[in-house]
Amino acid sequence: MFHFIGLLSPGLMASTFLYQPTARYSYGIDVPASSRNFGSFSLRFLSPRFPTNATRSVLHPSSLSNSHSLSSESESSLILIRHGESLWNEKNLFTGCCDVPLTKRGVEEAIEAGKRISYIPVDMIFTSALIRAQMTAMLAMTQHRQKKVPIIIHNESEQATTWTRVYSGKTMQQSIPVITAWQLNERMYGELQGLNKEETAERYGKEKVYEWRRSYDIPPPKGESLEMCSQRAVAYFKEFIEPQLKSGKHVMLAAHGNSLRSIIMYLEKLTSQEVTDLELSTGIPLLYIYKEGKFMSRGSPVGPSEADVYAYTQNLAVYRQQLEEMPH
Ligand SMILES: O=C(O)[C@@H](CO)OP(=O)(O)O
Repeated sequence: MFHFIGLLSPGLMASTFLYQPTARYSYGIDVPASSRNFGSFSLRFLSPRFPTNATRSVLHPSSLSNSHSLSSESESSLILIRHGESLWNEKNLFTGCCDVPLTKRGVEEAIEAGKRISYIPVDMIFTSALIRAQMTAMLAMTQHRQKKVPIIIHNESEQATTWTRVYSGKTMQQSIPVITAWQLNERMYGELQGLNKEETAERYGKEKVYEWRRSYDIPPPKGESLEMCSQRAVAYFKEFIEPQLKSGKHVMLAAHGNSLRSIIMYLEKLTSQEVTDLELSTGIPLLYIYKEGKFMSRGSPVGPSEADVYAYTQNLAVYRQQLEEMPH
């Protein structure tokens, strides 16, 4: 048995597993026991061997999302989605790290977002530890043409890992690992959490509240500034998400207004002044292509149809065509 560190593509593994009734299947993402504070994990496959191009050439439709079914030119896609409307967005309350679910409208936004990305490959999903981001990712994936099942990886303890192990290679092939991380959470809003935004502006003054909400380095009382949020979110992105993109995996990241603003600041090399003006709507997926160490923005929904939304690369167009040719 070999361990492949840093690889996560169950679709590629599965065909070699199918004839091994005793094999165990695991995404094997090792997280240190103190997972609340984990610094690193490795993506460990319990895989006898990594399939070759020849193995992959007979493509089952369900294996299409793995990046290796695309042309040899290496590029990977990164989809960023801010969660759909939450119950506290609706009530106009500062939410931060409070864990509230989506509204009905938020659910619809997530489904709509899913339609917009239904032809873009997804090999792995990262979300924050908060339910609104996780709901958004899961609901969006119900629309994906590839029809793989997103499965949350539980590595919070050895028992959690063991008890959530999958024993079928075929099932692994038809699933997408979902990795949750507190580092991708919304900025912690401190003593503003649960307060109404309008009432807070009336009480402390609009300018003060704007400063708390949109300045780069001024934290709200006992909360995180965007800079502080950025330190953990961007560090996580660099350490755990970027290596996946580098290795050719297509990633979807469902998170929050401010954790995503800080990641976009990094991707697009925005200044602290420029990020001040960056606003993200709920449920809007943004597409980036990672190629030769650079991130290129390929658009976000402005029109009603998915075709108006993104500037497809040649590889994405091929992938889309493959999905269209799949039997329904
Ligand atoms: O309340 C929050 O957690 C955030 C996002 O909804 O608010 P803001 O718009 O101030 O960043």
